[in-house]
Amino acid sequence: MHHILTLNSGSSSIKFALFAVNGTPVEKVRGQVEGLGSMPRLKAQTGQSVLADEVLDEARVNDHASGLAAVLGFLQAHFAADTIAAVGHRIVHGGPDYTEPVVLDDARLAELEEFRPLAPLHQPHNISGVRAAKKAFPNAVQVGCFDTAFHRAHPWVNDTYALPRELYDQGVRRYGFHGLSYEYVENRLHEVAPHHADGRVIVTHLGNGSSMCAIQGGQSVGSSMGFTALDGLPMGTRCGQLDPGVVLYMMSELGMSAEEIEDVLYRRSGLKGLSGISHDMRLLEAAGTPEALQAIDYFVYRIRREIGAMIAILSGLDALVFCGGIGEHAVRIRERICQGFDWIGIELDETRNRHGSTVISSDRSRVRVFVIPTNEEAMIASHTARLMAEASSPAIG
Ligand SMILES: Nc1ncnc2c1ncn2[C@@H]1O[C@H](COP(=O)(O)OP(=O)(O)O)[C@@H](O)[C@H]1O
Ligand SMILES: CC(=O)OP(=O)(O)O
Ligand SMILES: [Mg+2]
Repeated sequence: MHHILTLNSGSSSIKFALFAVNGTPVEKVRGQVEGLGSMPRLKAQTGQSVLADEVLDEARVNDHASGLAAVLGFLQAHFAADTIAAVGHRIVHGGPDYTEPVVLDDARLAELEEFRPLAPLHQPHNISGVRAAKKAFPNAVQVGCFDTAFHRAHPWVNDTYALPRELYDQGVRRYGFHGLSYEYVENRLHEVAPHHADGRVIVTHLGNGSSMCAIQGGQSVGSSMGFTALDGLPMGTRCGQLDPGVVLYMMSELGMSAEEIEDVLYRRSGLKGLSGISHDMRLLEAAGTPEALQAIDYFVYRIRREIGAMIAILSGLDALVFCGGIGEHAVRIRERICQGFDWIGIELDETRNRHGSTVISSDRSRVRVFVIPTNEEAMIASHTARLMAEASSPAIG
């Protein structure tokens, strides 16, 4: 039996999963290293049974590289390396040209490495994940699946900034991210509510990184993230939409270096910056301090603002979908986001919302509201399996 391993280095965790492939990939094991930088923990499960749940030594596992080594060590101890035929990687930035998954060779890796400055919380870890997986599983094919690919066919007005043309030509464009998550959720929506999936859909991915996507006919037509994964909604530690004048002011008046500004915008802003407590929504909801409440107020406010903008892009709305750690679990946040949208036809059902049912709107609600747990790993495995099948089938014609 062949397996596909998937690796997904997010900003706050490394998620992995192992799929058996015999046609459609079937998930066998999933796990993650979380708490990188504070209490690192490795968890793995197969179905409902726990395979591993261990607190890792903070002195040994303190960054993405050592977190990844812990993941690979766990996998090598439990699964024979030669059964892993392919490793599918989430690569956050694919720039303008990577519009679909590809087999990663050295030339492509070098090209993708150039996008490091455009995704400093992700791209370096994605690339070193590929290098580490190559070493651990030298006979496996390495496949890259891009967060940006889902948005590449979006309309030009969503692709550009109003900057001089030459900057667009040099690649300064709006790319949009979380594409693997949007693709998965859109596919699931087709299964649970095909009629709505064909209509005007907004998907809100609210995790440690948060973004939104307007989808029509299965195609991304608007997204909140831009050139980098900083733009749009406020996030765990990222600022979201910002007047570029603030960056100029930091440079010229506050004398901050590019590194210092990067640190503020990517690591010290968002929920963490506003609350002064944490990037973690659970801790903010529990803390209830005035600053934590304001951080949550700002988060909800910006999401509601973006929903308004996307309704305008779509000329209406048929389905609103929540996903990501916050979108899937934070009952009160979902309720607050939906409040006051009765004019567009959104009415939540309190009981359904509290239970996190798939449909959380009332039967009267004109817009259907869904909670669909995202699964970037399943999307990566499916792309990887397809690429492997294409590679092994004889060319036609
Ligand atoms: N029950 C919950 N209530 C509120 N927030 C939650 C809950 N469970 C998880 N979260 C939040 O989800 C976020 C992490 O989302 P996730 O999608 O797992 O992150 P990542 O972007 O690293 O993949 C954190 O802010 C966490 O607090
Ligand atoms: C693109 C992005 O923000 O990803 P994540 O949510 O995994 O940090
Ligand atoms: Mg994520």
